[in-house]
Amino acid sequence: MKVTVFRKEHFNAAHRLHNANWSEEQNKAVFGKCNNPHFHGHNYEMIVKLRGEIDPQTGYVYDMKLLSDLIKEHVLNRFDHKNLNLDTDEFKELNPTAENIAVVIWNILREKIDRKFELTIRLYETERNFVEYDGN
Ligand SMILES: Nc1nc2c(c(=O)[nH]1)N=C([C@H](O)[C@H](O)COP(=O)(O)OP(=O)(O)OP(=O)(O)O)CN2
Ligand SMILES: [Zn+2]
Repeated sequence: MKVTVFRKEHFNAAHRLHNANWSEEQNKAVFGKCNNPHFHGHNYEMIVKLRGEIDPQTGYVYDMKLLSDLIKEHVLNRFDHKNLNLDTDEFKELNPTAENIAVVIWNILREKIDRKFELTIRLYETERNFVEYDGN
């Protein structure tokens, strides 16, 4: 019997959507206001979803405190209150779209969480725009 647990976290970050291989005109045409050279910010909401068996000893699928600590140490400390383009190694070359941020976060957490748990990251960039990545 598998049960899914969710941990919701948030971080604030600035970014600029830009493709260095394109002209300024093409960047403006594709990314519009998100290509603002002076960057802009989002209050990202992130839901980390883990699916697995309930441990009969603890009654937990996964200790939420442990999950929260992992997210804080490896994701929030890295991205919260950062300019994703300028302050992080992950997005120096990679466009910090919601899709790419979700994949980066999934890869970071996948290394820290036992493979017996299925991992999904849902990332809200705005209240209305959100993406999900489960490694497939
Ligand atoms: N597929 C994607 N499309 C867009 C992304 C993205 O990451 N993936 N990102 C953006 C921009 O970052 C932009 O800042 C999003 O903001 P905005 O368009 O203002 O979003 P809202 O939900 O607030 O917009 P409303 O239309 O006013 O609801 C753009 N596209
Ligand atoms: Zn944006």
